[in-house]
Amino acid sequence: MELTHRHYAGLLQGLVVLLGFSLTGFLGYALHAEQQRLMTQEFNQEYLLRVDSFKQNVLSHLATLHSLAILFETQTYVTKPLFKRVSAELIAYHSGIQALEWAPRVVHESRAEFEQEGLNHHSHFSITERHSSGAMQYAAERSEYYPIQFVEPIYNNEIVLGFDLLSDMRRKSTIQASRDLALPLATSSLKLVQDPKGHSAFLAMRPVYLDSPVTVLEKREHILGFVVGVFKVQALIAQSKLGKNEGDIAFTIKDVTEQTAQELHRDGTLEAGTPPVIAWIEVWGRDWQISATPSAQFIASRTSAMPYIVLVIGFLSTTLTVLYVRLLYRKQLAIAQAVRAKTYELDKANAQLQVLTQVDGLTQVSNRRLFDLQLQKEFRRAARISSPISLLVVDIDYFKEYNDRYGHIMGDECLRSVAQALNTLAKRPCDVFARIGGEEFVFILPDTERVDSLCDQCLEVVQGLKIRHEGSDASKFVSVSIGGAVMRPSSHESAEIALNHADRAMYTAKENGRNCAHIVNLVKPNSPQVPMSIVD
Ligand SMILES: Nc1nc2c(ncn2[C@@H]2O[C@H](COP(=O)(O)OP(=O)(O)OP(=O)(O)O)[C@@H](O)[C@H]2O)c(=O)[nH]1
Repeated sequence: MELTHRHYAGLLQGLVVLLGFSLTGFLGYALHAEQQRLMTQEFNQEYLLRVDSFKQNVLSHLATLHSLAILFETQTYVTKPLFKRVSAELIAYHSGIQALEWAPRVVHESRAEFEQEGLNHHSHFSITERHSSGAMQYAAERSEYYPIQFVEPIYNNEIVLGFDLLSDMRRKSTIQASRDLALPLATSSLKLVQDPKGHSAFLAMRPVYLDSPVTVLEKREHILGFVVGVFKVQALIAQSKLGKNEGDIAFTIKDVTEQTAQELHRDGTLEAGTPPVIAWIEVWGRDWQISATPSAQFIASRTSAMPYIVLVIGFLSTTLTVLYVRLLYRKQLAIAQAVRAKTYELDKANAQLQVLTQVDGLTQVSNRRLFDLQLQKEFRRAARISSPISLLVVDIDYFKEYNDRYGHIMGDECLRSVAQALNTLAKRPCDVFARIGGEEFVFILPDTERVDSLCDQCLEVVQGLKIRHEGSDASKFVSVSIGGAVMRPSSHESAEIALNHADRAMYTAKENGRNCAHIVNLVKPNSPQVPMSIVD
């Protein structure tokens, strides 16, 4: 029982731990996941918004080249002031433009004339190229040139005047592709002639043709020149929302058009463990890839301690609940033990009380109460199984005289001795010997039909005590008279009948001179009653 209880308590604690920890873990994880999801969602939205702003900014800057190209397509002769005016106006609205340029096609035969014309506007004008040392020099002879004729603003850009775009490999390949395809194209990242710091920059070229050539040959024949835009990636970023970065997003912009990606810009360091969000934009024939991750600052500002608080509270409350269950269990155990101890004491007291209620205080043999109970019980049992039962009533002879002569205390002593002596004769567990009156005792003998021997033993043990009794006419020692009734009761007969018969038989024994027994055998009602007597 106790084991089951302990198992039950252990099981309950295990369940509380399992449920508490699982629930806490699940809740903490769910909160964390939800927080992550919201953060990623917010980051993606914010990031894509900034990328879109950047893209719009780049495209609107590039679109200025179309506006400028229209000038060359519609005017037969564009003067330097006209170019300056239109360009300045475009730049005023697009401050991310580093420079707008016009690079006409100049065949070698016209080089001298072109340079002469240029000298009208700028001293030392010539078609130039860059030496491997970085210094500008007079351009080597080739069949055609695309030198920068006009540039706006001129400030800080004088050096590019006369610079032949065909002299540089990257510019050359873009120019030729743009010319042959009649497509505006951007170059890969390159170092600007006018920017010794070498910030990432690119040129965008818009071809301008005479008429509308169709074939590549026609395009090569009819090309007038290129409207060129010079852009610094950094400036384009700064003008868009991508440039309003306050350190919350780390991003890189790479030109991935060719096999080897070229980094154009880097802002912060991408978080190593976080997969970056990637967006692509197409910039006049070039593919730019923008990768971003939320910065540690962004993550920190959107991460609350709530999941951890929930975890701590959950684990704590689970532990407290388990401790409480343990406490309850121990209390219950202590109560159960106390109850058991009390029950044991109570049972013991009850047993003692039971003995007290069934034992005669003076003689310590069974009392009248027990006799009555046992008589009813054994009588019913005998009737049920048709078994014989015998009753012997034993009465001390002349006990009044004994009391009178020897006093009450001696009388009590005599009663005790006689009772103890007779009690030894009730040998079987089912036999009952009880004191039912002052000096009157009784034997209940279940399953007994022959009592002669027991009667003899009774007379003998009492006589054997040799308690002197001068006042007795029956014997010089204390003696007893015995009345017995033997019967096989039927269910309608009451136990009192047997007791009456035994009582009457006892009086017969008294009449017969005392110190003898008289038995009434009721088993054979017609058989004569056989009196018995023993006289000392
Ligand atoms: N000492 C003592 N005497 C008791 C006790 N109970 C009853 N008696 C006495 O027992 C005596 C019984 O006397 P009786 O009924 O006249 O019977 P008897 O004197 O034995 O005469 P017979 O039975 O005819 O031989 C009375 O004097 C009671 O006072 C007891 O507990 N202690």
